[in-house]
Amino acid sequence: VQPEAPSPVAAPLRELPWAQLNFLHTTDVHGWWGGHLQEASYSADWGDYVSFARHLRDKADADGSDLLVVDTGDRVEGNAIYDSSKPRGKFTYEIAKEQHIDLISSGNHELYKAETAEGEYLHTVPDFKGSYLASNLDIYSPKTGKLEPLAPRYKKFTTKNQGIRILAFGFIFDFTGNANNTVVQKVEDTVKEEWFIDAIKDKEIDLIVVFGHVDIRSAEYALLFKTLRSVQWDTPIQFFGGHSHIRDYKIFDGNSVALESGRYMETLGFMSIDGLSTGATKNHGPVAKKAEITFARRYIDNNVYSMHHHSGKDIESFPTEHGLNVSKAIGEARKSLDLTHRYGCAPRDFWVSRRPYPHHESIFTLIEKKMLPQTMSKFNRLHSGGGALVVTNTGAIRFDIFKGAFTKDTKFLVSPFTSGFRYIPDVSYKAARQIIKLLNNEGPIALEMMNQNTILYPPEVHAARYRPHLLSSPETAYAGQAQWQQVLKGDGPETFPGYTTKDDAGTDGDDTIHSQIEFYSVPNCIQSTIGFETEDDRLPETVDLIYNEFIQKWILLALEYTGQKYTSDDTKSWGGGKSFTDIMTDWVEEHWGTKEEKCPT
Ligand SMILES: O=c1ccn([C@@H]2O[C@H](COP(=O)(O)O)[C@@H](O)[C@H]2O)c(=O)[nH]1
Repeated sequence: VQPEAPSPVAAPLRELPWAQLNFLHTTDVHGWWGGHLQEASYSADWGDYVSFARHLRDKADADGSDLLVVDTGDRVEGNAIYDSSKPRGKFTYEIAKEQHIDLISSGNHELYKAETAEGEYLHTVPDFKGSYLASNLDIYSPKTGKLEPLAPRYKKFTTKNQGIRILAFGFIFDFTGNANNTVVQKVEDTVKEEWFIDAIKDKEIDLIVVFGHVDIRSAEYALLFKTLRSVQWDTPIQFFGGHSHIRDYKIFDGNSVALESGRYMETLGFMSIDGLSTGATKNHGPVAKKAEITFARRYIDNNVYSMHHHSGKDIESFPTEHGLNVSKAIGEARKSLDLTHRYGCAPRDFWVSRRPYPHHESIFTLIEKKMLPQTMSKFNRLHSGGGALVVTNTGAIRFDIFKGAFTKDTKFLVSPFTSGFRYIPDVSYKAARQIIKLLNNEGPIALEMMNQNTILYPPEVHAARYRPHLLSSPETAYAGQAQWQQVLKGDGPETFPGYTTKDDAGTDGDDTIHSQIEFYSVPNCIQSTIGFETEDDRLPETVDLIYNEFIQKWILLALEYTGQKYTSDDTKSWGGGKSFTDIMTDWVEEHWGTKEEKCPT
């Protein structure tokens, strides 16, 4: 753990369902190598995870079972360790590679920018040679300029102790927002490729593992399941997914399941399978598949209280020398980036989705009503004389603000992306005011976003489209507390708020028994009005339409639906390329800045 991490709180725990083959799974780490330094439940760091995996591997070796470690992408963007270093990612590759990962793939965040994809090619792929798979992802090699698979398409391997013969594929969803140095092949086209058709004919296998940066309830995984089943009618198939930032488990059929393990190093997914056939090993001949295959899952809260318990270690015996060195390297990286530098003190918590929107404790209400108007009314040239509308997407805001110190760390956790603002001057107000509605309604733009597999709101909100139980309704706010989980009462430790996952296997997946936290939906975009009152009779004829450049194509499309044809040539950079990250930080210094040594509690 990092020295400033809060100590985990004792809580009632469920055991790991250890079996013949076991997996540890991370996804959507987004650079949170240092763990959560304001939340005790997720306060373990990548070094602790290195120690934990070592102990579980030793346990597997001792009892003759196997353990495989999987990561399904989006390791970058979302944390100051990645986003504030120059070059971005300076420390990330060195930290990530310290974990022994058996199966690893790319997410969409590895591909948004050309240089990030090159980082994969030059660092992560060679660092995880033999483990990195790219079944539907190519890159124009920075060395030769030629298009080539980012990594091998698939691999077949045999587990160390049991001799389980595994055929593995590593996918990414049908992502369309990648920079032009990579090519993501749609899954529906990949399954028609000769190499894929040949690979899945192999009968000398005991298990197929499909892992990737893909929502486990997506069309892509449904198609892969159907295609595999049409050739391998009863071979067990284990899917690992990601991208939607949630804990989830899907049962495809009696021999096939899928696990998704959350986000931001909050969750270590544990998966186990019993009853698999095996090839011969030095200890035994081939073993036949049992009549019934048993699958089990557990979502481990990423803290050392859970890790000590599940590894059978204590504070003294848990940290390995390797793990300690990794934690030290993370600490040194954090120090060199000066991440504890304080810009101000947040007077209370502001939530991405733990409060309805609008709400005085919603981060979006804070941005819409205060941060953007108070900053932009000062800077904006207000070209049209009548004011401006500013539109930004909610998905650009990645994390909550907690009461207390707002540091360099906080700045990048909340707003890691580099996009600046652009504007179109003199847009008819009648048209401009339609934009927010068009972007947020279930109309033609939502349909087009769906076709392009694009979202503008947080991935957790998107996940709820297929899992409505994830979100509470603002009308019944706080009424549904703990509706799924039996809260334990008795002599043991008390429960406290945290994940209470409901998945295809029920409500007993989380290792830590929590009371429920409510989450609410938020729209695609929010809008601030600058320089005039919408309730006023004297509304402007024209306004400057300012927007986050990341959503430019959707702004132009929405304008087209209002009958106003603009192209990117009509747009201009606003504020000399100042990003929302900068705007927010300046606002925090001005409004929450204090000379006090400590933030008030
Ligand atoms: O530069 C960017 C990149 C992404 N976004 C938004 O992030 C989410 C998607 O996040 P995942 O972690 O890939 O699920 C989505 O809302 C994007 O629109 C962004 O705003 N800016």
